[in-house]
Amino acid sequence: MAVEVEVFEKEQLAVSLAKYVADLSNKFTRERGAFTVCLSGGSLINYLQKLLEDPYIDSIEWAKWHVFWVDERVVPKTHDDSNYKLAFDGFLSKVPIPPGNVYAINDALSAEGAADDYETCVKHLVNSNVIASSSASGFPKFDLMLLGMGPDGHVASLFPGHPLVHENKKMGYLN
Ligand SMILES: O=C(O)[C@H](O)[C@@H](O)[C@H](O)[C@H](O)COP(=O)(O)O
Repeated sequence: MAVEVEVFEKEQLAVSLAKYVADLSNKFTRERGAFTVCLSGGSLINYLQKLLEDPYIDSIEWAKWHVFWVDERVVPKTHDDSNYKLAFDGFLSKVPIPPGNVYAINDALSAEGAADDYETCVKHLVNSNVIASSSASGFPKFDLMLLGMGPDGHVASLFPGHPLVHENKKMGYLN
């Protein structure tokens, strides 16, 4: 599989990312009637700010967006460590995505309970075709996953060398 890598300066990254996300949003809302996006934490939300400006803010079909998290900390949604709070304060509260299309973890559950609950939610959305899935594995195929990488090479909460890197059955897990 050919992989394309582009390198940007910070400001240019925000501009290019906004166009890339808007183009994908148009494509998937037209083709599937939904656009499924996974967010991470870290600096990502800052880089999404251009989507809140012209020409994107009024042209994107926000009502068709469905938002998920690749990783989340088991803290209340109001906690400063919450990736949901980070995204809500900096982005989601400023765009008209229906609240029912924003799939935060259930912070009333234990860590295990929240991971299982998230997996059940994702499976339900795969079964109802909101999330596309791989015909080979049945696994969800999100339209866009926006990931950051930490200095140690971790992506989401998957750390290099950790056994969870090899997990290939569960969709929601604890770390
Ligand atoms: O919850 C988190 O901390 C993130 O999901 C994490 O995986 C992040 O994306 C990377 O650490 C990169 O962070 P920066 O974008 O801040 O470099």
